Amino acid sequence: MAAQAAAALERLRQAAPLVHNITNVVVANVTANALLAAGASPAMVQAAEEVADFAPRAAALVVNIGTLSVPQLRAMRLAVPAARAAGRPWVLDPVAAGATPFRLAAAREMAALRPDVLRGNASEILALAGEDGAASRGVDSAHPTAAAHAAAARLARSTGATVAVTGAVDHVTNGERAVAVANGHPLLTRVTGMGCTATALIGAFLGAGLPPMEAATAGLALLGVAAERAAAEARGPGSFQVALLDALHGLRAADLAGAARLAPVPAGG
Ligand SMILES: Nc1ncnc2c1ncn2[C@@H]1O[C@H](COP(=O)(O)OP(=O)(O)O)[C@@H](O)[C@H]1O
Ligand SMILES: Cc1ncsc1CCOP(=O)(O)O
Ligand SMILES: [Mg+2]
Repeated sequence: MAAQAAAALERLRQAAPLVHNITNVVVANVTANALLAAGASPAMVQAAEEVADFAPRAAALVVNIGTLSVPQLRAMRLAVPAARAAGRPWVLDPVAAGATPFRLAAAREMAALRPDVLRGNASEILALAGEDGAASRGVDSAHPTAAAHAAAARLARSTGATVAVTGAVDHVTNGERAVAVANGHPLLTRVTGMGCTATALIGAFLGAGLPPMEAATAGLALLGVAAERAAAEARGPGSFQVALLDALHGLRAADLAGAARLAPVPAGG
């Protein structure tokens, strides 16, 4: 499985896919830089007047509701069908889905538009799956990933998406099979936008032509292994953020093959 992730990284670097992002104002710069460092080409394009024209020109679309507004939701409603009509894959990040009724309704509406991959933390996946008491306080998870395994499998089956639940150990499932990604570092939780970065990297692998399970697994392995390398030389969150870009840039396919900790696990649910 690690060899598969390494081959995916080679493919990403060869393809250098153009990734269309409709994302939140907190992380736009962070995720654009991560995409560039990994070998993709980011474009943040979110005006309702142009997204339907732009989406087919990109290799993949990333939709992120982190700082959702009515105009941005309008743009998402135009971009997703345009990407799909052109055969472009897309990935959804339901940031803080359970925090307010507006977000939850928007996240559910987007999830029903059949994303290829849906990536969230455990609280977000639980909220989307309609689990009681799952509403989180904000963008950070209040649950361990294992608490959302069954919900992820159900969500995968009901939406047709590959669902990735991230946390200390990531869990990627299409409802029938599942893979655990045991890479990463706690410093990833001390810098904003790292979940959004995971989602954007998955978008890059989708844009490089990888199927959803492989794209999600490779994206999470790449971020996790790069984070381990960055943490080894960081003094705290600030230097970690800079070192992470360097690691995403410098990581070779062979490095990923040697360091990715991927294993099949029960799909659950
Ligand atoms: N405790 C942890 N140890 C190692 N890696 C982690 C930990 N928590 C999260 N990560 C990693 O951080 C990245 C972002 O995931 P997460 O924090 O769940 O997203 P979000 O920022 O959306 O809540 C993922 O690559 C995940 O594997
Ligand atoms: C802090 C914050 N507030 C709204 S969106 C956002 C960024 C969330 O990014 P991530 O989920 O990747 O930590
Ligand atoms: Mg998030």
